[in-house]
Amino acid sequence: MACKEIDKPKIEQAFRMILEAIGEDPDREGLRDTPKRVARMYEEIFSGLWCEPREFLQVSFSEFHDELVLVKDIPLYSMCEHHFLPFYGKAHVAYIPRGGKVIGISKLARVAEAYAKRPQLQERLTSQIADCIYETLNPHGVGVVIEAEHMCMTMRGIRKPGSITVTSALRGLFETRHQTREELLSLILNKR
Ligand SMILES: Nc1nc2c(ncn2[C@@H]2O[C@H](COP(=O)(O)OP(=O)(O)OP(=O)(O)O)[C@@H](O)[C@H]2O)c(=O)[nH]1
Ligand SMILES: [Zn+2]
Repeated sequence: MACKEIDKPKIEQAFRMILEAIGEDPDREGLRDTPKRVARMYEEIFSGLWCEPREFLQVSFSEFHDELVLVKDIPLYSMCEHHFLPFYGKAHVAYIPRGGKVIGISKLARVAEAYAKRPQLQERLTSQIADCIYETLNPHGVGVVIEAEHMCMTMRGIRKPGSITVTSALRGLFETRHQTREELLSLILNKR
């Protein structure tokens, strides 16, 4: 997929200034290459800004299956846009195909990852994944649940390690049909 480049020299310059501002010596041996490393890391963890997740859903297979498909426990890492600290956990992504077409299951995880690799809010991440799948595939329904721990709530601030934030975004039958929503939630909660 074509991704534009992020401005790594600018990140290097800015990170050097941050090191100076916290009272560090950016030229000491251990830090000399750190601005470059940070720039490469940001390129990786914010690569979703330069991608169009809808492109992952362009290829489908002919298969009649108008029942729930759930990919659960997808590991997820994102960055809180307020503090630029990670939040991480699991995403559960479900849809109900329509019209005899199914999508490759890895593509559901790819969509989740593309939106996660941006400065995010957990609520927005959850609904962006749901809307992308709902609008692109036109399925009977989409359900996305994310459980995550926010480092801005664990290593700083209120400091509550272990607290998990759960968000959901339900579209179509998952939103309107009680039984379908219950089926999704029981499959997510079923720990095998
Ligand atoms: N709704 C939502 N809030 C988030 C998310 N990530 C971080 N936050 C919250 O964003 C808020 C930012 O609040 P501010 O008062 O502006 O910042 P702060 O003084 O650093 O807040 P504290 O974390 O309470 O110390 C905090 O309450 C965070 O917990 C998220 O994904 N969704
Ligand atoms: Zn935060």
